Amino acid sequence: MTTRLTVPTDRPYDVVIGNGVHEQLRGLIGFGLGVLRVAIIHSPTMAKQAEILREPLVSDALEVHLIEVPDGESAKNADVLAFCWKVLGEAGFTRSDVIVGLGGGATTDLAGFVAASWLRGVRFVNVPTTVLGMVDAAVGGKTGINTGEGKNLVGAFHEPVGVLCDLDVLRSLPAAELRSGLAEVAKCGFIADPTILDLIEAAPESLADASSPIVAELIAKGITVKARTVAGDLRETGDDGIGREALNYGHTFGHAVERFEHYRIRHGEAVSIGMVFVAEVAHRAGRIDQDLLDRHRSILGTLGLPMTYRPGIWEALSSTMRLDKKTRGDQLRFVVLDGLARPAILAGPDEQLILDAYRAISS
Ligand SMILES: NC(=O)c1ccc[n+]([C@@H]2O[C@H](COP(=O)([O-])OP(=O)(O)OC[C@H]3O[C@@H](n4cnc5c(N)ncnc54)[C@H](O)[C@@H]3O)[C@@H](O)[C@H]2O)c1
Ligand SMILES: O=C(O)C(=O)C[C@@H](O)[C@H](O)[C@H](O)COP(=O)(O)O
Ligand SMILES: [Zn+2]
Repeated sequence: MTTRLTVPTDRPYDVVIGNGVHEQLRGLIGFGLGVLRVAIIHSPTMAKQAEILREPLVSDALEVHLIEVPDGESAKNADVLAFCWKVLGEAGFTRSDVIVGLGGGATTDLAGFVAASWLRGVRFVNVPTTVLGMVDAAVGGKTGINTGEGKNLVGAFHEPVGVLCDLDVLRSLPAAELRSGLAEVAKCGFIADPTILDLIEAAPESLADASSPIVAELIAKGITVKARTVAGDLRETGDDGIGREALNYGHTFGHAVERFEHYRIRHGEAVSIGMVFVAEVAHRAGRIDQDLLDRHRSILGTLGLPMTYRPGIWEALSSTMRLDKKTRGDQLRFVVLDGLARPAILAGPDEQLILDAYRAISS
């Protein structure tokens, strides 16, 4: 079965989910728009898949460039970005040509930023190959790279013209990557759609198999939350309530953990720790009750995700968190819950309170 969800922005685009849907890439390339060249930016793990995508495009007389970039987070830096620009320049890539991002969230974040920055913006299609990429990174138009000072500090909002989530590719996904992706799905459950949490609790044993129907259902539910949330606040202005910042639940602390670990921890794992931290913050601030705090630990524990972090490094984490994009002036801002599916901003939290929350998750 193929599911098609539309991201209802000014320029609506579809997220297609199903088996074998990569065959729909031709339809998204935009032959009527004068495309001559396609660049497929992919991780080494996706080299074979890149060849599969390339074949029909070459048959359509398109010039296809395969740009292989380093695996995972090591692709999200200025050197790799400059390498991609060089390939595009040498290939004579114009504004009517198209970029395809093929891989996990790190690859699609980089590919999207290449597309956003080349000639000030060319069209791009995302073909995510991890659960995390499908439910989150490939949708919504946040693109970017890391710098030495922190995660995703340079980037642009630039939306894809389409997203193809081919569930077949998940067969090769390692178990730890599946769990990491499910952390972002659980996040969608806490901030917006509690039926996600009910599903996780009802069938924990099916969650170890990336090709199970329950995982496919969770992916579709996660994408639905993401699409709805970004459509209401595409540029994260927060003009109309919390908006898109809700999707940053668990990320302020999580990104600081990723940086401290030199990106040797998976994004979803760090976000899992970050969600428990911020649930502790919300509980201590009187915003959520003990049951909801406990539910964070039970859901994330069911998924096999980490929920504690190393003690004694609060200063380092705290100074990294100050560069979080939600910070205003010198005031930290956290996404917290005021109850299940009721995300809110906690601005300028009490220093002792957040330190206590850190101590509660440290071991
Ligand atoms: N732009 C956004 O809105 C957004 C949202 C969430 C996360 N992100 C970013 O996404 C990144 C995390 O994405 P991720 O979890 O996909 O990690 P990732 O891109 O690092 O991929 C994880 C690993 O899985 C491998 N892999 C990918 N697909 C595979 C497959 N089908 N079979 C076997 N191996 C496969 C990759 O080669 C890599 O080693 C982070 O950089 C995070 O900041 C961005
Ligand atoms: O799409 C969003 O908005 C998100 O915040 C989704 C997050 O899961 C994602 O990790 C995002 O890249 C974090 O955004 P950042 O602005 O804090 O870098
Ligand atoms: Zn995330």
